[in-house]
Amino acid sequence: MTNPKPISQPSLARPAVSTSLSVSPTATFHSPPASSSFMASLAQRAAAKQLKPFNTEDIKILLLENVNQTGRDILSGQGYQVEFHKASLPEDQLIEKIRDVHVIGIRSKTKLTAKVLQEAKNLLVIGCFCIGTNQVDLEYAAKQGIAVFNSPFANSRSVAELVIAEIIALARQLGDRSNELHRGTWNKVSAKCWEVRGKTLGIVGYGHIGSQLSVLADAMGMNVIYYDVVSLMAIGTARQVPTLEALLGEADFVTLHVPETPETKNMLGAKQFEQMKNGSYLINASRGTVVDIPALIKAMRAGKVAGAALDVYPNEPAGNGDYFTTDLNPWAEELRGLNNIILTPHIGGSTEEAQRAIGIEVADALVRYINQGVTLGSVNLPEINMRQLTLDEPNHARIIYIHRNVPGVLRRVNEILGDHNVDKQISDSKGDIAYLMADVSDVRPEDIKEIRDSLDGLSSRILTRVLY
Ligand SMILES: NC(=O)C1=CN([C@@H]2O[C@H](COP(=O)(O)OP(=O)(O)OC[C@H]3O[C@@H](n4cnc5c(N)ncnc54)[C@H](O)[C@@H]3O)[C@@H](O)[C@H]2O)C=CC1
Ligand SMILES: O=C(O)C(=O)COP(=O)(O)O
Repeated sequence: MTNPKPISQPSLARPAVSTSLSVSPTATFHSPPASSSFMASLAQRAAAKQLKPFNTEDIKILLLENVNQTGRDILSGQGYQVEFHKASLPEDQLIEKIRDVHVIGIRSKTKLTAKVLQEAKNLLVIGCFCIGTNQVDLEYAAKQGIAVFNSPFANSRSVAELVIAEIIALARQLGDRSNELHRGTWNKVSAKCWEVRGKTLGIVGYGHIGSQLSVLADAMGMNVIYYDVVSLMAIGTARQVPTLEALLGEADFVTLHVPETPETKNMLGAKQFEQMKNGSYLINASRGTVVDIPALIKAMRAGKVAGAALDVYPNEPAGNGDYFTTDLNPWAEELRGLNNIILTPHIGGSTEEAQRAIGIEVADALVRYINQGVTLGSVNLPEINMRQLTLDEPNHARIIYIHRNVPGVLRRVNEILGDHNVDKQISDSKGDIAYLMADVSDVRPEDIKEIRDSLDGLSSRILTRVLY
């Protein structure tokens, strides 16, 4: 068997601006066995599935916010060092921790702002184990060559089911009746309690969640209307309306399923509550910033809004057991004092099914990115996919070059790669950032070093990685 040749590459750390994630000191080229019996070939193929581009145990991962066991198992199974926390961390502790890691996994609570990310000198990739990515400064991350992945729909059915439960619970004032009886009071009433059959549900944002909700509400005999910034195919008997105002004037139940953006901030404020039907209901399981809560409190006190269900808040506590105080949200006490309001602690996507699926989906994306540089599904980098190299292909290297999208880069890169046998090369850009992946064969360790040093020397470089 050919002796594996060590490649001298000092560390995984990113220098001040960006880094070469490359092969660690003890990493080796993978060479095939000299004798190749059928059994050896099978073993080789099996091993090929686990081809590791570098010492995976050098990769440090920080997982916050109780990322599901499925995801933790996949990451630990790769040999990465995984540090797990149940809650999110205060900003100062987050900055301290993020300095050291190559990967961070979060959910909706942890804010990865430019201030935090500029301290993350070694960070290669962020996994959002949820749908929303509003908590991450995606543009800043891309400019630092940090890829971001999420799970675009795995918890959407769970949110839709929660909203269905809330529609009926609000229409029947279930929360209030249950609370009364918990306190010992029998209060059997039918006044202002309704069936949902024949009522109109107004869905704001007809994406993954909104459209599934549409199907479920349709099946319960509700009329479904929706408003979205883009024109979307109606499902079942649903109907798109042209403006938010038109939706608010017609819906008995209004439910919000838009992302957090500057346009959706306080999308439901005093003016919009005025436009709603008297005695209608509001449900918000999108983001806390979408509803102006003091305006909602006013509308509920005035009887304009007969009930509300809130799952999300502008400022959410860091972890379970933390108190939902007026320090966090000044109107917290007033909200708690209202009738027919369901308050849940951001549990829309919190089911066993959703969390298990998200754990697998995002952890798999992280492994693909760390080990192979594949950006399929990334929300902030161009999506590049190339087949995984195997042990049948010794002395190959995969070059990843993340760079500013400026004229002349490809020519310069190809001047560097031109002396070698480039088997395949793909490049794509997204805004100011471009991502190039090239598989090069018949390369010796000294070639790798030369290629990496030359790419690192280009002024367009954000990050160079050499895998395998
Ligand atoms: N409560 C919870 O636990 C959960 C909350 N969410 C939140 O729900 C949001 C929606 O999720 P998905 O349906 O999966 O997203 P999606 O991206 O599939 O759909 C969002 C829809 O909103 C529309 N939209 C965007 N801006 C709009 C605007 N200004 N006015 C009207 N429509 C607009 C888009 O065109 C799109 O059709 C997520 O961004 C996330 O913030 C998601 C999962 C769980
Ligand atoms: O998926 C999302 O965007 C959610 O809001 C769910 O967030 P969570 O994973 O429960 O922090």
